[in-house]
Amino acid sequence: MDQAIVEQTSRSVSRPAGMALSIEQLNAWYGRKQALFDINLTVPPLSVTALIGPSGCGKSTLVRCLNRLHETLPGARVEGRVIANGLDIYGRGIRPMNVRRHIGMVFQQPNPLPTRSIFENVAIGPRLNLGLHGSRLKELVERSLQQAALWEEVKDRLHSPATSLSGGQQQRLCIARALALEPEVLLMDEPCSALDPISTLQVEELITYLKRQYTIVVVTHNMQQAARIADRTAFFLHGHLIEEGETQQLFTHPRKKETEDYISGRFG
Ligand SMILES: Nc1ncnc2c1ncn2[C@@H]1O[C@H](COP(=O)(O)OP(=O)(O)OP(=O)(O)O)[C@@H](O)[C@H]1O
Repeated sequence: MDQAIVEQTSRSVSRPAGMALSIEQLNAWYGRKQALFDINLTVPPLSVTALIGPSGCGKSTLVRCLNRLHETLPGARVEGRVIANGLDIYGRGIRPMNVRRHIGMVFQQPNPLPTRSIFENVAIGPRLNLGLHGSRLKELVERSLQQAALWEEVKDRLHSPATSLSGGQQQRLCIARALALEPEVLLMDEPCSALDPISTLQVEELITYLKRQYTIVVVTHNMQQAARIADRTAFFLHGHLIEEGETQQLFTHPRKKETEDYISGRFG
């Protein structure tokens, strides 16, 4: 499996085909508490899929199941399958570290390494995981910062501490850090919730740009944001997937009453 995923990464040669995710009968627990129930969802390649729903409905849990982060919490457990390009990331012999390299994550709070420079924050992953050094590493850092729309703002101060950046810049730095591992899929858990409106707009534009090369799953509380950036949207309630579909369709003609109640602001 690892080999098959590795072969997918040679995107620098040609435009990537993109990685689809197929979530099949996924259940997740925190100890005895079940947080997700029989989730079945397909995430198409090179697209943005938004996960929406009221607080506690399981959005973050699901996104953390998609790169095997959920199981890192004590007592947390997953059953079911997540198929990435035909291979189950929970299959026998699959190394979670390798899954996380190919399915990257950006968190709600920008979390750059505070004692490291801007350059080091992006370089450290590929240096340790891909064994890159010297000019190849520098090229990858520059490319990742460019992809994250941050290069122009930081190219003259790459060796300043990451903490000298604004919150919005720090979040784009975290996106650059994730991209530097050359993932196929980018998971984003409320990536704009700690940002001001201008930084939010920049990150939203960035997401729209990045979907040309990456499959993106974004958790958001903000329905307007889902409507602006997502091709498809999935609505969750109490750990169940209630409805998913093309974003505009879901917002204008929801099939389920629960979805309609949520998007019309009747609860949540
Ligand atoms: N570490 C944990 N230990 C125990 N239960 C947890 C833990 N994290 C989340 N839960 C519970 O699992 C359920 C789903 O939580 P989750 O964080 O996935 O929801 P969410 O939709 O992302 O919520 P929010 O929008 O508030 O971030 C909730 O009932 C929550 O209380």
